[in-house]
Amino acid sequence: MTTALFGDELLERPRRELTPGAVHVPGWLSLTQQAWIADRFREWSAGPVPLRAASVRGHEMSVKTVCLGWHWQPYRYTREATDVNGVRVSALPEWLVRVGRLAVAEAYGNGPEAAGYAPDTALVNYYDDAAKMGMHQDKDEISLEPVVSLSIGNSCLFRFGNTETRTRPYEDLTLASGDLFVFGGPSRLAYHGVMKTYPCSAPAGCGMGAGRINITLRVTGLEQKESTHE
Ligand SMILES: O=C(O)CCC(=O)C(=O)O
Ligand SMILES: [Fe+2]
Repeated sequence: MTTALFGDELLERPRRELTPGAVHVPGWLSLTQQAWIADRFREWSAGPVPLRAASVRGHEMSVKTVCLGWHWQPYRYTREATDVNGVRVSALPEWLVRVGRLAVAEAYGNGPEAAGYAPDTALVNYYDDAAKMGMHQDKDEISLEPVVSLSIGNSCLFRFGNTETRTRPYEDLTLASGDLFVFGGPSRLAYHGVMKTYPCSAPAGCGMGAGRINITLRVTGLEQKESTHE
C-alpha cells in the first residue's frame, strides 16, 4: 500500500509550540542520523563511565543514563562520576554541539540565540519497556539556556506541564523516534516527565531494536573550560 510508503505521520503530528518557548518538531532526525546516533550510544554505554541507573535516596531510577561533558548525579554535575567509578566522563563531541545549534535554530529561528548556543553536557537516557521518569524540573543547571531533547527508538508518552506544579495544566504528547523537543525561555523550568514507553513502536532502520533513548543537551553554566592539564 502506498499509504504505508507515504504516510500521514507528519500531517497528523504537526510542528507545534506547546507553551511559549517549548517547541515539538516531529521527525526532525532522518533514519540515517538516528541509526548513526544509536551506534554512538552503544559506544558511550561501554564507558569510560558505563550506562547506569542513578540512585535517588537509595532507590535506583528505572531509566539508565550515560553522560558526556559533565556527569549528572542527583542533584549536581561533576566532571568525575563519583557515584559510579570515579572516572572522568567523555568530552561532549563537537558534532553534538553542532546538532544543538541546528536544533535551536529549528525551534526558534536562525538568529543569535542559535549561533551562540553552546551546550556543555549531554544526558543520554535509556528506557527499557518498563522505564519511566516522574515529573521534574531540569534545574541543576545554573544557566537558563534552552534544553534540546532528541528521541530515538520506541515512542513514549511525554508530559509537559507548567513551571509552578507537577500537576495540571499539562499536555500529553507522543515523542517518537527522530523527534526534537526544545524547551527554553518561559518554559525552561516547566515540569515534565515520561509516563510510559510503547514497546515495539520503533521504526525499522532507526538503529534501536528495543528500548528508547533520549539525549538532552544542556548548558550547565559551570566552569567554561575543560582543564588542559589532564
Ligand atoms: O526522556 C525524555 O524524553 C525526557 C528526559 C528528561 O526529562 C531528563 O533527562 O531530564
Ligand atoms: Fe528532564
